[in-house]
Amino acid sequence: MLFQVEMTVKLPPAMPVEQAAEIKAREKAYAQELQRAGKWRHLWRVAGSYANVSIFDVEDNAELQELVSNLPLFPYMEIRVKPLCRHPSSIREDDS
Ligand SMILES: O=C(O)CC1=CCC(=O)O1
Repeated sequence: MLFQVEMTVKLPPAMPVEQAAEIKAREKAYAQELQRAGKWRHLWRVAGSYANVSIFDVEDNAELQELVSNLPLFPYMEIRVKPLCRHPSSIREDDS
């Protein structure tokens, strides 16, 4: 199942720089692990924002919840999820 996931990062302004850097490093490692596993298909920066638009390819809602809630930045993000399905006019073979 494909989901569009929008994540907006809202770190507390008072968070020490070193702590923020450590969380971001763990976030990057986890995100890259999920991309290599084929679970996190696309990761795009929203220009001008500390936000991303991502496409996840997971078994079901429960797997999406598990993966997203394990993100190190999860406590500091607003997350919006939209379920996707194939568009009948799509010519891409790999977007089912
Ligand atoms: O910077 C972001 O948009 C949050 C994030 C998601 C994966 C990652 O490495 O950073």
